[in-house]
Amino acid sequence: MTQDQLIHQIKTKQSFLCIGLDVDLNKIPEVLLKEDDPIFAFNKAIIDATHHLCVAYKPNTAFYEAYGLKGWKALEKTIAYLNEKYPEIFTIADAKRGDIGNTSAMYAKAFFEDLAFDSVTVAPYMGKDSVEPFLSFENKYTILLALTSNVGAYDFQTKNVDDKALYKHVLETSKTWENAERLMYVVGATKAEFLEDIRKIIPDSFLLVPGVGAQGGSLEEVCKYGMNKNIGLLINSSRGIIYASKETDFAEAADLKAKELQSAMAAILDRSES
Ligand SMILES: O=c1ccn([C@@H]2O[C@H](COP(=O)(O)O)[C@@H](O)[C@H]2O)c(=O)[nH]1
Repeated sequence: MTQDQLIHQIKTKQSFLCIGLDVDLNKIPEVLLKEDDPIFAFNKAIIDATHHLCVAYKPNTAFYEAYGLKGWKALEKTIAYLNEKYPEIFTIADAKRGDIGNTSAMYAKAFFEDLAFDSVTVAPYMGKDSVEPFLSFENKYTILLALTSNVGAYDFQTKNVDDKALYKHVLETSKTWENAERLMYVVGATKAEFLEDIRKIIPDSFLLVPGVGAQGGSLEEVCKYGMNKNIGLLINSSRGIIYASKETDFAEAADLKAKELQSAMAAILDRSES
């Protein structure tokens, strides 16, 4: 997918919502546990109920890896279903990979070629040669962890190295890499006060912003400081949407929660245009 296609979708749907598919078998309706593949059955119902309100889905691979082969098969079926039925939707494998070059090349192949995701999250800690293999794929995006939503982000990411916060080094250095136009960045919604500074360094890049809803981040604050001329934001909510109900009405409840966020986004877009 190209960024222009993503931007077109955002404008058409008046939404920059990304729904996180973090499936925990202890949290899904009991009736689904009788299905051959409960994880896929849950995802399919959530996707069919919410696809008109969001522009991206983000399965976090941890929730699939935790169930071994069955989990990975459910992930394969989920991405295949999205690519076949809703090809306009941007897909993110939240896998937080990154290793020495030849290993990263295999991760890139797994997520971009085998599974055919549009993007994958990558940790920047091992530097340029660990990220480059991901960047070599045309029309695929590498979403680099810049400033994460968790409290542990203050352990390293905001600490100064040569008088500059480490996360700023990540932004400044990565934007000089070959194919940097294929980079997007993770910035937690809980770190909205950093967004003004972040936008000074990467004014045009898309940001994947997790942390609204369950983690307490504010949609309004993120948009105030993080939005750019192309909107430039993908705001993720996982638990707040997919676990809105544990009863048989779970998909309708997810649709309602997604609608709340999409309506708030449409109002923000409307305000920003006038
Ligand atoms: O900084 C980060 C990076 C990734 N995540 C992931 O996003 C979702 C958030 O889920 P919620 O249920 O909406 O809190 C989850 O997959 C995280 O692993 C993040 O939260 N923060």
